[in-house]
Amino acid sequence: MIPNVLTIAGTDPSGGAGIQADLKAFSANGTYGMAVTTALVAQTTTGVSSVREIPADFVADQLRTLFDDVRVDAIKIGMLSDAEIIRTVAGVLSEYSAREIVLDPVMVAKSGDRLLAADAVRALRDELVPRVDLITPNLPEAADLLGVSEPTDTEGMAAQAERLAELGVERVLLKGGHLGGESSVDVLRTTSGVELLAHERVVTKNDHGTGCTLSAATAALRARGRDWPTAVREAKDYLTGALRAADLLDVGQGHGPVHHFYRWWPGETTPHG
Ligand SMILES: Nc1ncnc2c1ncn2[C@@H]1O[C@H](COP(=O)(O)OP(=O)(O)O)[C@@H](O)[C@H]1O
Ligand SMILES: Cc1ncc(COP(=O)(O)O)c(N)n1
Repeated sequence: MIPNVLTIAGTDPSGGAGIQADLKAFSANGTYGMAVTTALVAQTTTGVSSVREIPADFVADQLRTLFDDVRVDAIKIGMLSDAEIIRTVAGVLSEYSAREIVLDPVMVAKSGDRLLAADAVRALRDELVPRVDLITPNLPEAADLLGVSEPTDTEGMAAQAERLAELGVERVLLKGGHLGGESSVDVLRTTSGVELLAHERVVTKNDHGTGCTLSAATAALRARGRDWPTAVREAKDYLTGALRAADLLDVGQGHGPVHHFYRWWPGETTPHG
């Protein structure tokens, strides 16, 4: 049976980030995608022009309606916009004992526009982080969650990943895309230790939605039965492929999206048999 995977996130009409990217990553990784919207974002490859939040009680209504009908095998959480939506999502997830959750603590878009109210970081840290299985902050988000400055090398990243785990979450993928350099190095902290995931840095201007893609692909692969570290490693491979294929696209004038294409994993039959 094909697993059902849910994203709880904001939108991107240009299809490169947020819910639209997550649904593509879910399909491309062999799962059935579903989405609960937290905010409508007027954005494209060049940036965000405005945001309309969905009222928190309606976010709750979307979630309860879905959970009452559909089995959800894994969840990816992205943009939550404000503290009230964070508390509401955390509350409904507890109500339904939801499990297998990846939290991408989205705070600021690549364009520099805020996607999470500055006063909501504490709610995210205290009420949602301890409720999930994996968090995937980038360097500025990790620094914000810890109230410290950004690390400048992989040793500093490993130390911050440990400190993030102390917030009450077993697994941390600290993404190093912002560090620059020839390879793109992420740090994965699990209960079995710290591992560096180094990949070639793909030279392309089409890097909109890389974080969304990585967390969504991880949730999909977890729903397909991978253990957490394998789900993360394979999702990172998937993202690198999607970045390599990004120059096939001609979408917008700014940071274009990555290209999602169906991924067949060696040694597996396709989900279609
Ligand atoms: N040009 C690139 N080539 C390869 N991997 C990249 C590139 N840019 C970003 N990544 C990877 O994409 C993921 C998300 O990147 P990052 O920029 O750190 O986070 P975010 O998109 O949340 O700001 C990370 O795994 C990072 O290593
Ligand atoms: C709705 C929404 N969610 C997340 C992002 C972050 O995108 P990126 O991965 O490019 O930083 C975004 N731009 N819009």
